[in-house]
Amino acid sequence: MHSALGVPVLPVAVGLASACGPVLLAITARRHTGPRRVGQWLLALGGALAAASAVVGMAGLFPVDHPVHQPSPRPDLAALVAVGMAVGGLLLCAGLLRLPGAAHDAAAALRLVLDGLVIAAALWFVGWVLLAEPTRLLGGYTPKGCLALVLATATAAVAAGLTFIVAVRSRSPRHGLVLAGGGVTLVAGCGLAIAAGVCRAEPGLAVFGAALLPFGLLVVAFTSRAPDPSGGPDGDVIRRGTAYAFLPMVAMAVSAVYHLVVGGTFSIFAVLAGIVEGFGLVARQYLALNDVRGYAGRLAEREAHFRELAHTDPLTELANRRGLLRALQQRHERADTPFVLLGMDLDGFKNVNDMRGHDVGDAVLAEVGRRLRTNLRPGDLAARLGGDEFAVLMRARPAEAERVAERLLGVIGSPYGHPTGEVFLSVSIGVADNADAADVETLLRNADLALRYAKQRGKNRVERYDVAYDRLLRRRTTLEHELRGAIERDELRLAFQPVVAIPSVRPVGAEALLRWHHPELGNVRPDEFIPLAEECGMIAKLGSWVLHQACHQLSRWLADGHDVWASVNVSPRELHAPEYVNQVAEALRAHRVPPQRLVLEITEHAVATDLDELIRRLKALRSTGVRIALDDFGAGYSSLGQLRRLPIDILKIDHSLVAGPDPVRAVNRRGRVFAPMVDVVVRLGHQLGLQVIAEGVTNPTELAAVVESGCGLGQGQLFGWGVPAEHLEAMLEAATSPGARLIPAPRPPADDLPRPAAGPEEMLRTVAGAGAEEMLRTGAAEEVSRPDAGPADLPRPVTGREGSGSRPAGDDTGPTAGPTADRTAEPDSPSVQNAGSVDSAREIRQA
Ligand SMILES: Nc1nc2c(ncn2[C@@H]2O[C@H](COP(=O)(O)OP(=O)(O)OP(=O)(O)O)[C@@H](O)[C@H]2O)c(=O)[nH]1
Repeated sequence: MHSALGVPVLPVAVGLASACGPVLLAITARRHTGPRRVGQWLLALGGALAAASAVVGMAGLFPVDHPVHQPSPRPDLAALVAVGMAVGGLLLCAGLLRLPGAAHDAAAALRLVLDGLVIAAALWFVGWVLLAEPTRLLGGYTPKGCLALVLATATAAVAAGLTFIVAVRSRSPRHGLVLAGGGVTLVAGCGLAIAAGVCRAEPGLAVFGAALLPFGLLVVAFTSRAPDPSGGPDGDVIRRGTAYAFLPMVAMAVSAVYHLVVGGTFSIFAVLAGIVEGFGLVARQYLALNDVRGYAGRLAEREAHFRELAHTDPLTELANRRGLLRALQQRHERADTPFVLLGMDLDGFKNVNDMRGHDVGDAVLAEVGRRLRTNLRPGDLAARLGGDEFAVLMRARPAEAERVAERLLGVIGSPYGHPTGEVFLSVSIGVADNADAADVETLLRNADLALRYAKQRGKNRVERYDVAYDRLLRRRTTLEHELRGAIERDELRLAFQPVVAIPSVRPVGAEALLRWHHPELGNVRPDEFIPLAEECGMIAKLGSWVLHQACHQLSRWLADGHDVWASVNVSPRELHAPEYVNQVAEALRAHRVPPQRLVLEITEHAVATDLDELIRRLKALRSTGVRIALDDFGAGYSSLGQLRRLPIDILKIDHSLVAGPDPVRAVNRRGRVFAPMVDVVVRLGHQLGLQVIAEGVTNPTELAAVVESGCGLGQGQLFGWGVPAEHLEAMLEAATSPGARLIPAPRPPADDLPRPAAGPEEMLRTVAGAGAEEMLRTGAAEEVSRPDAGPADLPRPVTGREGSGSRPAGDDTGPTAGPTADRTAEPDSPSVQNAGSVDSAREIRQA
């Protein structure tokens, strides 16, 4: 096959045609970067080497000096071609593996190579059994004694095995990759044909191979140019199918047995194929095991991560309840060191949510978590149990833990900065010691009990668990249960404590105070059941009942011609309920009570919340015509600035200002007893145009001081305790009866505040009848509450048949008879005089 010029046409044609593929691959390689560029270059080089080997083979088969002759077998040349083809084939295989979508890293490529080798060895072995003695499937074409063929067939088997494994293992879409693999296999097959043609001196076979080679190279060049966009081997060892791995072994085993059965023997190459298969499988197994180990390790890490998440509160990143329980359990099992659990609950956190929104609430909770984390020693554990509940588990003795808890009060209690304004909060803490608890549940319960006790005792404090709390808790649970049906069972009553004009001491108003008499529990102290009602959400129901009863009674007094007003206490919760204004209007309408006859008393506690909101609520209430009194003024919550802004009508001076030791000792320039604080507050109230009531007047000395201050209204033990409505009515009647003689107080000098000139005796002489004057003369003002002094004798407010609420706080062993029964015990402290009102702040303080 030569031209007239002696140029070997066939080799040149083969060379030129085969060069197209590598050239295209080289051009593509130059356009790319990274692994793809390397892959393209490897393909180009492999293709070029294959093409060159083919040219060498064809040139050897058709030499220039023997243009037309029967070529002789050339094993040496065939070996050269086979080696060139083998190297070219390996480069092509390497290029295939570097194409995007084949193997993302060296480890994945190694696994593909091993899998490919296992399949290749099986293919080669099965092929060898079929072609070699004794089967000789190709009959006369069976190659004999040509080493080159062994190498060429091995190259083709490796290319085919690798293509198969890439096709099986890579993810769809994988057409480009599979076609490129097919091209590589075709090139290796062509190399086999050329080497066989050269080795056996069969030009037809060699020409066939040489003619197909350019197509194979072009297939590689074109299909590798646009690789599949999102291919890549499936790295998940669990999801990946592995059934195909059995096929090569089965094929080898079957063909080996068959070979033996038909009387064949195994050449060294067959044994080598078996060794490659064996080592390939073992290596693959080893890597698979490593993969599984890595996978299991990652699973374990993930599991640990999720387990940790399950024990963590996402908002604060502290432990959650589950995390705390786990830590408690661990500490409890070790039981070598003493430990303490602090139960914590933010005070009034609901207000933060309600007034400032949940986002601010969340920010505050997260900050509480941060403060706890940064204020504990290493090894101590802070947890958020849910809502505004936290806990701290610390290795410490109880006394030490109490000190830490006291410190945490300050840490949590300092203001929380927020762009919308600072948030102020406090926290209550219960301390429980593991020595008092047999198990973790008991420890948790003890901490909770101590915490609840801290809440009951006024919040913002630390309480240590005491066994007595169990009893308290049981009682509390009973009370809560019984209180729910108290209205329906008709166990509640109102007592009315008179408010008197000073100095006439004529009853002009009455504060409605709630009393509960339970058939089995007896008289339940208001400071016990009212905070409970607040906590269990019953305060609105009780408040509504009180409002209606008070209006009902007031309407009866007014219908009987008495000039009197009544006041009811309003809890902060009721005040902030949007429907409360309508409830008040409805009660006034239902009982036909003129609005100005009803006074709603709010405590300074309500002022501690959002002032603007409070002002809006109070204005709405006042628009119904009722009057508003600020109770307990001077007890410590409201500032003078707030007082100026509040839309109120009456100021009630807290009993602590009236009844303290200082007021009774002070004497003014005129030699009269006076109370400096009361003096100041009365002046302030009058300047603001308010009526002022002095609360907690217990004796004539205090009355004298109140009179000296110019205060126009008084309330307290001296004028009467809470009594049933009919007793108060008797007082009202006595005060207006013809026998009553009121001594008017002289008007104060124009340049001074209103000040009566009369002393206490003169004041008390305002009550009717000589009996009263006699009592005053003997200085027995306290006698007014003596049980044997009946309301018919005196228009004095207090009689011996006062209602149940007139008993002093702390005494729950009273008579259990009905509302008119004598249950009075003389109180010994002015601080208890108002116990029984729906006035949670005061009740809590008293508790
Ligand atoms: N912002 C926010 N609020 C929450 C979350 N979980 C619960 N809360 C609110 O936290 C408040 C907890 O209120 P309580 O503890 O019952 O009441 P409190 O006002 O703190 O009253 P005391 O505990 O008696 O002082 C409720 O209003 C819940 O709706 C939370 O994840 N984020």
